Amino acid sequence: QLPGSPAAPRHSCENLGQGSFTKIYRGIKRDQEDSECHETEVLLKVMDSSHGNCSESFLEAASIMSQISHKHLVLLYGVSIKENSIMVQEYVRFGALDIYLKKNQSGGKVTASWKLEVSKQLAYALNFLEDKKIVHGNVSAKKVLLAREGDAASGSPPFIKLSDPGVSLTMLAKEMLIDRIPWVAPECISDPKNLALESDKWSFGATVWEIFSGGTMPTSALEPLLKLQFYQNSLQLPAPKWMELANLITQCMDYRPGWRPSFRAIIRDLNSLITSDYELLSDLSPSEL
Ligand SMILES: Nc1cnc(-c2cc(N)nc3[nH]ccc23)cn1
Repeated sequence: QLPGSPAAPRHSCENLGQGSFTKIYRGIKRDQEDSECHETEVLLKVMDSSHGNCSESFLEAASIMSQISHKHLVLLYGVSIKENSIMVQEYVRFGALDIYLKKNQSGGKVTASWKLEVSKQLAYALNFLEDKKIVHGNVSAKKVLLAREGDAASGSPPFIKLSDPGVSLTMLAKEMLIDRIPWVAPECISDPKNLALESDKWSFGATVWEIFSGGTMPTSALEPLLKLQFYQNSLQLPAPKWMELANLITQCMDYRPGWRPSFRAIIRDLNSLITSDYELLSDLSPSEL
């Protein structure tokens, strides 16, 4: 039984879809604090029982996440290890960033400064993990959760939380690793045991590229063999027009792990990027200015 979970759990979970090895539900956690009953919205990640051996890795990730807390890391309430492994984490209202970006490409909500703020917050979360020598291993916009949309008009910034990495990539079959190109670092494709802090920097670069390109990765449509050739030929993602941003992404996505910048340096570079949201005006015709 999860601490604070109802003695006789009533099935009030809404199915939200699934991850690689999990089914995801939205639920309610009820706490009996002395007299009043307190309800919290939670997300339940239920490990498919068929992947028994991965549940160890699933719980390993959960235990690491439960030992640390940071405002830009998703909060873990607990795990249940009965018939299925279940992870209970805070419910983050607007969900995964890749889907949010695809839905909000146009409409002026997602400006350059909005994207820059989200990138900075992701860098803060990863800098916190780097300082603790904790490797995430699965950084992508799919794992960035949006807690607040922010509002350009009132100047309130968005707020993100980095989700748990899920089953470690060292447990994945080769084709699943290839499917994660270009988020997974090249050294992890040749040998997943190369997964290290530097790998998160590569994935961060790919995620920033994804954030600034509206959530679509050009390699996603490629067959696995062509994805693999992207790395074999040491290719880079097409540079965004914003040169300073392109330089940062290229530095993160260096094929030599040791050459990638620390997250402290990445944060410094992000803070030196100046954006005016007037690029929206450049899309307008002169008559609309
Ligand atoms: N820790 C988390 C993770 N995902 C959500 C979430 C939010 C939402 N609006 N739609 C979703 N659809 C699937 C998941 C999800 C919430 N909290």
